[in-house]
Amino acid sequence: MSSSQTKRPLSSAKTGPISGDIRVPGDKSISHRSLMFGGLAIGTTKVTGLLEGEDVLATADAMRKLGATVTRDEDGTWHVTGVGVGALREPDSVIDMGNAGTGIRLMAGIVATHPITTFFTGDASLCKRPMGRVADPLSKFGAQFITRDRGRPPMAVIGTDEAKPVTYTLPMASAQVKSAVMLAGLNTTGTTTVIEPKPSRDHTERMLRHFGVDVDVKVNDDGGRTVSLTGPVEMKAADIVVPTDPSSAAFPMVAALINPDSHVTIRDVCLNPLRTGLITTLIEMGGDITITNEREEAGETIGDLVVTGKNRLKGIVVPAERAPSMIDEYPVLAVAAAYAEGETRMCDLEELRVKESDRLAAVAAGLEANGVIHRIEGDDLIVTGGVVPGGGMVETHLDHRIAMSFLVLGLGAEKPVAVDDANPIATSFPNFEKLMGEMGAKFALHS
Ligand SMILES: O=C(O)C1=C[C@@H](OP(=O)(O)O)[C@@H](O)[C@H](O)C1
Ligand SMILES: C=C(OP(=O)(O)O)C(=O)O
Repeated sequence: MSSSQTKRPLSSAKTGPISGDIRVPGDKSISHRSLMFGGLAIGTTKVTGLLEGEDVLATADAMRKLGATVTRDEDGTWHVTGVGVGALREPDSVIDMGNAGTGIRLMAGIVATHPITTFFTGDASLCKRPMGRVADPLSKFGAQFITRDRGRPPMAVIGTDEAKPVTYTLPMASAQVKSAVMLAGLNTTGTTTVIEPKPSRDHTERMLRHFGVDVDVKVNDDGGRTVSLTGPVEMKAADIVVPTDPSSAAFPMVAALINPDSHVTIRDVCLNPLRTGLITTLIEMGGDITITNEREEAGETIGDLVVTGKNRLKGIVVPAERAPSMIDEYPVLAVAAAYAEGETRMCDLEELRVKESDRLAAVAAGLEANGVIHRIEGDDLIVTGGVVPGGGMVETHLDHRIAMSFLVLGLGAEKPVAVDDANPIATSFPNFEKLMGEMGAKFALHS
């Protein structure tokens, strides 16, 4: 996202049933990693189904600046020719990671154990996000970090060529921090270990194996995991077919569930068990969701989702331990809860405060503006469902998920719902308006 871009207000209005057979864009987590790992491997990696959103394009540029060759064919196939672990070159200009937390934090891990200095910056949202969570463990390898404003980007990473292996227990459930440490371990002599008390998405572990790295994963007695690898490693190019993104599928899924008589099929969705918390939750709420055509590709489970609006949703308690498997889906779950019968309690959402916006505050403000009864108790969000009055304007704070969630809220509301800026949607779901519009969603530019 360019922070200087003019805002684009957009509104959505009650649509009635939506229907379609669609593919949402490629998974963002897998797309970032395919470019990063392709750039570290020996040989050329072919990537199909890459998410061509701004976050991932920023990673493509970053890998080019570090020496990888990254190209795109006219048919949308990407090719990444890597330089090999340990052989990244020092970039000759600042790397702008835009809006992408995953991009900057994983890249920090990669460059931390190369003997180069890298300068990162980002948009106004990224420059408010905490980098201490990666700088702390990466400093233990011997890298040095200089950040502005108490650990926020811009950030300089002075990498080390004498990295010492690290054993690190994550203080929060975060796949980004886990991944940053594992990626620093790739060019470190010895065994790097991450202990995660609550399992978070494991695309790094799965994809590293796909590139020939021996990654050891143990399930601990408390349900957490211990992940380790021994470096320095050599990675071999390996083609990637990117499944579609469950975090993007969440929007048409909820739109179908809140509009009776809707019928939507969403194809080739990544169904990694550490990403399916929202599907589990919506089914518990009574949502009619069927998984078909389940299969394995490049180390990931993929399937099609068939969603209808035939059942009215019911409020439930969403347990804290489910949060890592649906961390980006809470804003749109709050929208589903606004239409459900009774109260939905979403527990322990502290991590939402450090996303592209403070999502707990942004969701509460959006619900407030549209007459939805809700309250925050500690880090829990409680929403009481019913008829949604709508009619409010929602501030998106450069946060794509806030923009898309509240546009979905408007699809069933009594009065249109407006968001002050639809531009951030391009970071993760560039064809959101077109795809949803083709299924019957009503969007209009808002003056
Ligand atoms: O590793 C990843 O690809 C991601 C991890 C999550 O962040 P945290 O690690 O901060 O939970 C998630 O919110 C983000 O969208 C993608
Ligand atoms: C939190 C998100 O992404 P990131 O941390 O990569 O900016 C997201 O996409 O919801």
